[in-house]
Amino acid sequence: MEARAAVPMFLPDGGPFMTGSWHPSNPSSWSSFLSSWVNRLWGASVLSSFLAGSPMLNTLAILILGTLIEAGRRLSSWFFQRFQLRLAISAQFQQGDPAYDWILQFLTKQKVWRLARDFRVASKSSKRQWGIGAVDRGGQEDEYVEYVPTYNQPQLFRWNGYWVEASRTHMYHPANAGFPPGAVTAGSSITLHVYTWNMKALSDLVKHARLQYLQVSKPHVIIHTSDKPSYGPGMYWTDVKKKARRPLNSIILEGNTLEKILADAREFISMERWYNNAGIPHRRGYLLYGPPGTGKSSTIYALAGELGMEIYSLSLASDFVDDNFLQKASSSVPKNSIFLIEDVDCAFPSREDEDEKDKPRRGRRDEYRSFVTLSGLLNTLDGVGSEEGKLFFATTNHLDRLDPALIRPGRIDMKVEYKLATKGQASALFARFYSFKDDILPDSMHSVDEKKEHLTDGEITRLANAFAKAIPEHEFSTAEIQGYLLGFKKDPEQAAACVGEWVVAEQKRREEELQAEKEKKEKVKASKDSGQGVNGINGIVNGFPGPSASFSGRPLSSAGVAVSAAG
Ligand SMILES: Nc1ncnc2c1ncn2[C@@H]1O[C@H](COP(=O)(O)OP(=O)(O)OP(=O)(O)O)[C@@H](O)[C@H]1O
Repeated sequence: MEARAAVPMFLPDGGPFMTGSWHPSNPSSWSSFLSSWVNRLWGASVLSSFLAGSPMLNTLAILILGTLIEAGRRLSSWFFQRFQLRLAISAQFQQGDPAYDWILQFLTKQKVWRLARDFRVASKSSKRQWGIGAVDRGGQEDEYVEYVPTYNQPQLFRWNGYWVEASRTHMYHPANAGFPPGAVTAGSSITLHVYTWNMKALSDLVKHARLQYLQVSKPHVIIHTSDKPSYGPGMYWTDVKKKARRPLNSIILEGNTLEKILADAREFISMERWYNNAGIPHRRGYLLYGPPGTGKSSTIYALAGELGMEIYSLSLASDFVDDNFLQKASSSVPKNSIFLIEDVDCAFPSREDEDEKDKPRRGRRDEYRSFVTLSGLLNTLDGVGSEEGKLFFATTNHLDRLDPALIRPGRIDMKVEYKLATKGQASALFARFYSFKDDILPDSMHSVDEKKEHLTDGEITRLANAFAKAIPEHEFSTAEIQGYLLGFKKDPEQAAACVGEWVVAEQKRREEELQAEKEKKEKVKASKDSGQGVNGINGIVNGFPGPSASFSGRPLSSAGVAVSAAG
């Protein structure tokens, strides 16, 4: 059936519409329509009769109609914008700012995604996403993927009695600006229009979003890192991960070290006004130093969870981090957060680098392990960005490599030494390791052979003491001991029985390693003296056997892998 156009009411009199012969697909209908309007508007009957029936008129008619439609569209959009400006409060949230995450998560909680038609599918990982899990036929959420709405289309929803419109836009930077490959040059922003005159509605919404965000992220510690050079506004922290919050009592340190750091941080946070009145920058620096695997990073993650702070962690060894980047990234760390620099000694040349000073170099990376200079680091620590209630943490395995200027009070206010495990730590680690109940272990570990009756607390203490007796004081890191225990997850008795053998095997492996290292150095020295290249020597050195990989049939390598995974 053919559709006939309705007769517009605004026609002054008869004309082609009224005749019943008019049809939109008929070009002569349009020319008659136009000429009748020209007639009525300007009384130009001569022009009208000249144009009538002319092919030019058809083109002109379409042109004028198109222009009218476009003008109408622009006019209505102009009116809509005025209406929005008058009747709505607008707010923009830029990626890189914490408020952006609050709003993104708020939109997810509001189920605004129900209206979205555009999703980014991401596999679930420790990376933070504010998406929804796909639901399978049984009504269960898929554990592996998450659908993150892109909000590219404006979405209208109701919140607290207000109409709110949310849209997300991408901010691109000029592609030809000569940015290095992989550089972050774009970010997103979310714009909210709250249809009200009441400004309080917006602040209530933001406050609500923030509280909701804190609630949702409570069981986690959020860690922001920087893994790419960034040229977008506020886009220094390009990667976000969430880690399960670690209970403080899972960190086993000597004495009450952890409690001391926590009490100090709490006091600092509560004394903002005092700092301001005294004219002292409200910042506090902590340096945790000691051998690898003794719990420095774990301490910081546990503290962050306890204090409800997010961590902004930067590695000075990254090749895009220079003084300028460090300064900007540091000043974009929000208040009430932890700014962490791990392995801070990377900023300075090591002794080996110093020894190599006079040799010709291929490039700047050979000269220093970082592009950050001591003065750049000191400026950052003293600068505006380091104020405002932030905690600064630095870790190092080499205290002796740090310049005294870096660790003077005011920059580093508390230094904490971490040592290799004592017998007390070994025993506490053992007891904690085996105090978990069966029900939190996966079914696969409940096999008939492995299944043991629960040991009583007294028995665990007895085994823990026997275990600790075999561990020499200050010789193994907590991580190494944990790695060993991971080989006996369900077998505390065996763990206690075999530990002596493990200690002997480890000591032997270390001796061999030391010997290999010594021989390598001697060969390098000999080759230097005889003027030979180092390459030939490398071949020989690489031929040395690696660390002995097992003892008593239990692979040490599996323990090693487990250590890194356990963090
Ligand atoms: N004191 C400790 N208490 C409990 N677990 C520990 C302790 N020390 C190390 N671990 C465990 O060992 C692993 C590595 O620890 P962590 O990364 O905190 O050590 P680190 O001192 O920061 O090492 P690095 O100097 O190499 O960064 C983690 O899985 C952690 O659980």
